[in-house]
Amino acid sequence: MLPQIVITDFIDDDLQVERDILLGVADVRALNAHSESELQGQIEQAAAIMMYHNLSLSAATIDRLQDCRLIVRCGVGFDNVDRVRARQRGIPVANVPDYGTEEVADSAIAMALSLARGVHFYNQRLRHTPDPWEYRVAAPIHRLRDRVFAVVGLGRIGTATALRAKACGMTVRFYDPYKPDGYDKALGVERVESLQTLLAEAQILSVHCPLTPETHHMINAESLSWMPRGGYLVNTARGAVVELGAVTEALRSGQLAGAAIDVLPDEPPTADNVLLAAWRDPQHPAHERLIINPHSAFYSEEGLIDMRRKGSQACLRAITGKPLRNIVN
Ligand SMILES: NC(=O)C1=CN([C@@H]2O[C@H](COP(=O)(O)OP(=O)(O)OC[C@H]3O[C@@H](n4cnc5c(N)ncnc54)[C@H](O)[C@@H]3O)[C@@H](O)[C@H]2O)C=CC1
Ligand SMILES: O=C(O)C(=O)CO
Repeated sequence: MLPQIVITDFIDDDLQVERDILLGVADVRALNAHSESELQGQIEQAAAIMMYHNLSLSAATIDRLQDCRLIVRCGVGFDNVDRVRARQRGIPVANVPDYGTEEVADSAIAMALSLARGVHFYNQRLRHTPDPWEYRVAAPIHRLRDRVFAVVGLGRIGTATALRAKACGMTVRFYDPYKPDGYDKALGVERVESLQTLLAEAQILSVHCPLTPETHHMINAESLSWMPRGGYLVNTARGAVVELGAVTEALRSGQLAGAAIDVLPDEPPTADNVLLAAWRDPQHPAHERLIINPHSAFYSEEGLIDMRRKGSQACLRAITGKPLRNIVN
């Protein structure tokens, strides 16, 4: 019997990419589950698991695995896997860190430019206001050159976004306590030593750190108050890095002139999501100043194929006893 590779979520089309790599060596099963409870009875015999961002693998689910040699998070962020439990159970967890860096950076800069140039705002006004042919209706628009573009987390995506912001003539500063010295010099960006210093001059803030206990709600009412009034927030990292109530309030008060949010703390969001409520309500000041995307910053057809191919290759290495890569636990 061939070892089983179970794909828990996300892939709902043909399994061509996976089968091309695993044909003859593994029995590939796609569950396309929408909740963790649907995995019960389906994953126990898996020799390797491929998972995306739509589900979490909690300790209870990991405890069901009887002979699993690898869990691959097909994607960068591995905050939805209980890595500690996996380590206790002796199951390595790997991610796929390099399938969509450019896509996320392109999305972040597209969102930043859409906010800062009023593209989204004007489009909304034109659609909904009877006599909207007026360019000075948004928050004042400023020349991008020499604006301060602030990056939290200068990793792969933060770096790619910083380079794009520099190409627009912006001054890029970053806060990343784990980045070794010297990197900033090579990139031509300025390091600052605290989040508060970064935000004190940030006209556009772009978040690119992972979700960890340290970064959970790092962008909150207090940290938003450190920014100059009328700034913009872009979050393509993880929803829970940002406190949504604080963003909604900052948009209402004008502390933020706009926000673009690709990721929410609960995905898909529940009906009572405070930011979605503001975004839907034409009377709310945030209505025209808010861009919300459905966790799509990573998406391109090419990136998806890379992600699936690299995830499948990681499983192949696990079941054929080759050295594993990109282990995160
Ligand atoms: N919206 C989307 O579709 C996607 C979102 N992501 C998110 O983007 C995040 C970043 O991805 P990469 O750049 O590839 O990861 P990376 O690991 O290359 O970079 C993350 C950077 O954040 C820094 N960091 C860690 N803790 C920090 C803290 N407390 N304060 C400031 N910086 C901190 C790290 O030192 C590192 O340089 C992922 O963790 C993931 O959550 C990634 C891919 C797609
Ligand atoms: O790669 C990631 O971390 C994503 O958010 C997309 O799955």
